[in-house]
Amino acid sequence: MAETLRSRADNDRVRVLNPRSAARAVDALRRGWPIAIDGLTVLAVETADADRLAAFDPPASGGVLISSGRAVTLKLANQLEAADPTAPVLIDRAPWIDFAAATALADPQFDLATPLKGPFRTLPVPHPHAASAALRLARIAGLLPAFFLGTGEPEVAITLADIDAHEDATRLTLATRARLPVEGADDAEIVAFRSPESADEHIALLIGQPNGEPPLVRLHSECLTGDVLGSLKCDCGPQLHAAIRAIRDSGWGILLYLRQEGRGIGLVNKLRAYALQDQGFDTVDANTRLGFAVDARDFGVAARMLTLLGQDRVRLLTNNPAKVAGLEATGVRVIERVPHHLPPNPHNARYLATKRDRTGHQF
Ligand SMILES: Nc1nc2c(ncn2[C@@H]2O[C@H](COP(=O)(O)OP(=O)(O)OP(=O)(O)O)[C@@H](O)[C@H]2O)c(=O)[nH]1
Ligand SMILES: [Zn+2]
Repeated sequence: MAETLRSRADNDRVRVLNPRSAARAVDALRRGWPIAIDGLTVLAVETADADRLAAFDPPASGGVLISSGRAVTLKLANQLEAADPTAPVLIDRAPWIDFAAATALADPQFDLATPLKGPFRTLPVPHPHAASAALRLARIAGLLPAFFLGTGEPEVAITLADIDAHEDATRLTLATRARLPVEGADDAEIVAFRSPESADEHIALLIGQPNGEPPLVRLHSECLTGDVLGSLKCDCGPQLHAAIRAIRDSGWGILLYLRQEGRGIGLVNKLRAYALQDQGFDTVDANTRLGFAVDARDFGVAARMLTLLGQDRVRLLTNNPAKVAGLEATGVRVIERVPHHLPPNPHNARYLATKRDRTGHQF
């Protein structure tokens, strides 16, 4: 008996400390199951339904957690408080806030179609660190950053440290490499990287032959719409192909294809941002109105890949000073920034102007 109890306790400890549990928590959130983060039990609004909510928070008094970027639109936080749009804001779950009302609260896409009723009342956030961690995990899971708080049995219990481990670039290793002739560089080699935490495999394309000079490097963040479908809304597709040619013409270099769709908010949330852009908001405001940072990417992963490839000094092909700073902060010297500007089209002209005017891109 004592033995059984001890092994159960051991199992629980393993479960809590196991870094894989951040991936299990992501899975649970996407399936609409409750999770606990540092003792705060939450259910994602996006994947809940009325029955799950009733089982999770029977007295309907647990509150709804959203991010301050969203709260500003709802006039529940001021611009100053939303300097960090991902900071947590807790809304009192008044009796009329049922599942449908909470969905409208969480998702700004429906603001025009279904104006919110209110009034809403904010409450002090009981565990701010756990609440921030929950919002961060929603971004990692590609879900809207909004949760019910409640008392239902959590499927997985994790800690902030588990989420840190999930995003820890030092856990990335080189998995395999092969020759890959591509349009514009028929002598290229592809190198794949993976971490134990995530199914997203980053890749590097090595172009040309090392010549003793620092490589010309491009950090390309995944953009399914631009890279694969030829979207004209952004400049990703043309930038991808022009980068391969520029690297080839420079003698040698590396293109990193980073699985950071939508500047790190995931495909579905990027498409939600596009829906807000259809309503007139620019790329910056669309992200913050959804409750995300303008740019949620961590370029530490790119630095780690370059380090694994033996490169600690690079020339960087970018218009974005944040990429230069991101690499420098994690130990890769950027000896030169090489502009990577392509002609606008009628569909992306405003997007490019917003990058120039609001996110510090240098054109
Ligand atoms: N959230 C969001 N992501 C977008 C939008 N448009 C493009 N993206 C994403 O932005 C990323 C592309 O950015 P990059 O090509 O790295 O460009 P950048 O940061 O502007 O920097 P440089 O091109 O290097 O100057 C991809 O992950 C796209 O999916 C948008 O309107 N909203
Ligand atoms: Zn794009």
